[in-house]
Order: sequence, then C-alpha cells, then structure tokens
Amino acid sequence: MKFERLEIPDLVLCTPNVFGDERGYFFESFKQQEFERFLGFHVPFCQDNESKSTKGVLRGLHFQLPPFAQSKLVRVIKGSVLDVSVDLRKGSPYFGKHVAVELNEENKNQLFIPRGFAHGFLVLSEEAIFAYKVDNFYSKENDRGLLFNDEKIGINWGIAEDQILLSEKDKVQPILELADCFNFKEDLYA
Ligand SMILES: Cc1cn([C@H]2C[C@H](O)[C@@H](COP(=O)(O)OP(=O)(O)O[C@H]3O[C@H](C)C(=O)[C@H](O)[C@H]3O)O2)c(=O)[nH]c1=O
Repeated sequence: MKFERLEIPDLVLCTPNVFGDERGYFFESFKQQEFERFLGFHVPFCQDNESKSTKGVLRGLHFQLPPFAQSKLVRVIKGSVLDVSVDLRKGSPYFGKHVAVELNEENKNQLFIPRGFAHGFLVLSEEAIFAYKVDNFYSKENDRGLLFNDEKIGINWGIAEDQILLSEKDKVQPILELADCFNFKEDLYA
C-alpha cells in the first residue's frame, strides 16, 4: 500500500498493490500494521459500512459530534465518486477548506479522513458501491451535516445542482458558520 498526504496533510490517500492475473485481481484492502505505522497512531476501527447509490446521488456532508466523532477509511468497490472532506477543526490552518478526490474501482484508492472533518461524495458513474471503516459507532442523535453547496466552502461538484439527488435531510443541512464542534488537536483520541 502506498500512502500520500494530501493538501490538507491529515487526509491520507492510500493506493493498494493490486495483483492481477488471468482470473482477475487480488489486493490487501487494509492492513492495520502498515496503516498505523504510516499514521504513527492507532485507529480503533469498530464498524464497517456500505452504501449503493445511483448516478447524481450526493451523500453528505456528514459528521458526528464529539465524543462520537468518526475517522473514516473510505473506498469505492464499484463505480466512481467525487469524494470531499471539509476541515471543521477550529484552530486548524485549513479550517473550512476542503479536498476533493476521485475514488473509483479502477484506481482502488482509499482515503483516510480523521475525526474533525465533514465528509460526502457525489456518484459519477451509473452506480457506485461505497464501503468504509469508522472508528466510532453510529450515533443518530449526534449525526450532523453541512450544506453541500455552502458558498463558504465552495465545492465544485462538477454538475448542475438540479442533477444532484439529495436525501430530504441533506437538502436542509446548516452552513459552515454554524459548525462549532471540533478543536484542532494533535492527538485525535485525547
Ligand atoms: C451512517 C449510518 C446510517 N445508518 C442508518 C440511518 C438511516 O436509517 C440509514 C441511512 O442513513 P443516512 O441517510 O445517514 O446514510 P448516508 O447519507 O449514506 O450517511 C453517510 O453519508 C456520508 C457519506 C458519511 O460520511 C457518513 O458515514 C454517513 O453520514 O442508515 C445506520 O444504521 N448506521 C450508520 O452508520
């Protein structure tokens, strides 16, 4: 697995070594030892999630409030998505900034998104199967979100808004200025 820090360095792009042969392919999708050696800390993943969505679906931007905040290790099993992470950590030099990367079944790239970020993705292919690990259990009461088209964040989703399919919840998420829930700290788990 190759690891690469992105423009917001706490976001880590992970590219697996894929072994192809006449049958198809094999790759190790997660190996705790090498993952944590790169990060320099333990990530207590405790839940795996999977969702399937059709073209134009946008899920996000979501996060959970502390102490239920979640780090995520996300990947696309089928199709292609534009994956976006927004830094919500007060005190971070990147507060309110976002990083967008394409994750798809061809590149098999994964993205590690630490606690303190809002996360969402737009489906670019006809269908996408999205799978991810989280390091804190789901807490409906602490599930929060940001508006996908908040001008203060300024995400270019690459398609007209009337082409985007949102859940009713995601149509009415608050704006960045109301997000006052994370402090930037060196130790994610302090
Ligand atoms: C996230 C989650 C949801 N649910 C239930 C709650 C609802 O009845 C149903 C769909 O939930 P929701 O519409 O919040 O699902 P997504 O829009 O895919 O939410 C996810 O979207 C973005 C991409 C994220 O990064 C988060 O992981 C997560 O918020 O699954 C559970 O039972 N457990 C869970 O962990």
